[in-house]
Amino acid sequence: MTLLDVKNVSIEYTTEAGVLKAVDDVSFSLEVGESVGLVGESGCGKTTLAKSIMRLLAKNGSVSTGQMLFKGEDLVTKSDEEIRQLRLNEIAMVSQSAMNALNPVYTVGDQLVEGIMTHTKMTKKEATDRAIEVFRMVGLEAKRLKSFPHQMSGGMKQRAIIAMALTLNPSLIIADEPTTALDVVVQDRILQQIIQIQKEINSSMILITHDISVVSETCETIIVMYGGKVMEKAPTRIFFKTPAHPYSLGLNNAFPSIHEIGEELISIPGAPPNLMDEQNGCRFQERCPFKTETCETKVPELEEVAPGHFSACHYNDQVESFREACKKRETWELVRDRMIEERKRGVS
Ligand SMILES: Nc1ncnc2c1ncn2[C@@H]1O[C@H](COP(=O)(O)OP(=O)(O)OP(=O)(O)O)[C@@H](O)[C@H]1O
Repeated sequence: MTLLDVKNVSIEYTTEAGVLKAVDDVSFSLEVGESVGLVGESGCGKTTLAKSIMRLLAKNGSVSTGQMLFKGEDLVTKSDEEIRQLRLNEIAMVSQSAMNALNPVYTVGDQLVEGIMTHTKMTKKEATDRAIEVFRMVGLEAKRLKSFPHQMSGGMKQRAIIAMALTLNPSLIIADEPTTALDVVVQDRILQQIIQIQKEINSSMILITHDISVVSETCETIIVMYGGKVMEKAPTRIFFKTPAHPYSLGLNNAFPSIHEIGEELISIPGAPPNLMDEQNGCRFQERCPFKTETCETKVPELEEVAPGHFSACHYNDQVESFREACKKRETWELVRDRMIEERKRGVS
């Protein structure tokens, strides 16, 4: 059963310098209980997309086209009050910035119990029992409920935030880089806990990260975004065996855990496009080793390259040779040389 159906959504920010199209015609759906990893470099629109689902975009941002059907109803046209209710009962967001939401003058337990009582008809005793239960779920001892935020480590605070987000068994968890500021061991443990809880309460999850190796261990589906567009979408297991889009092939080189130990990392030269500029053709063309004239003028559509596996490249039929070429450092060095050449030509 489909929980969330995002259809042709575009999101814009109005700035003094003009309109920035942060998300451009993005579609994907999420089944009940499914977890999707949204990946891509910084600035590709992941957070914007996630915040728009919760209607938490900055004041200058808005959904310009498209629908976001949650349980069949369009979030884009719902009233503020309806969205507030959904945020309380159905959709939970866990993000790094949420850590700052803990009030320093109350114990974490008081904040958690208060939150549960506000959103349910539970008595104080029932709410306290539930708080103890969710604390256990995230690996915190009950006595930690008596701590003030400053008495907890970063990892503990993050667990407390996750506990708060999960108390009401949300149908959808949006986790935006939930563990980035924590050390790697703690990150891994907390992520595993989020996944375990998500499975226990059969929530769906959107996990946002710039690190694709995190998705390999946690999500059933992966969506790769670049410059505000979806470049590739696939079942995670298939993606990591046979990635298709040249951008994904580049990302794969840049993340260590899916590589043989000892293999050197190769990064993609250059940076994502400035979304203030008018975008023509493929967004990835500037950094793509296989760019042709077609890529400069024609926007590639997402094409199904295998069952359930989509890639937005004009040359999906050449993916096998692309895969081989992308493993080689020279391939990317040539891109760097080409970019330098193009820049020189642009200046002269
Ligand atoms: N309030 C805003 N006003 C103008 N532009 C914005 C605003 N918020 C984000 N942007 C721009 O929108 C684009 C997408 O940003 P977004 O934060 O969604 O990307 P992201 O992939 O989540 O990156 P990160 O991982 O760094 O959060 C970027 O070009 C960013 O500079």
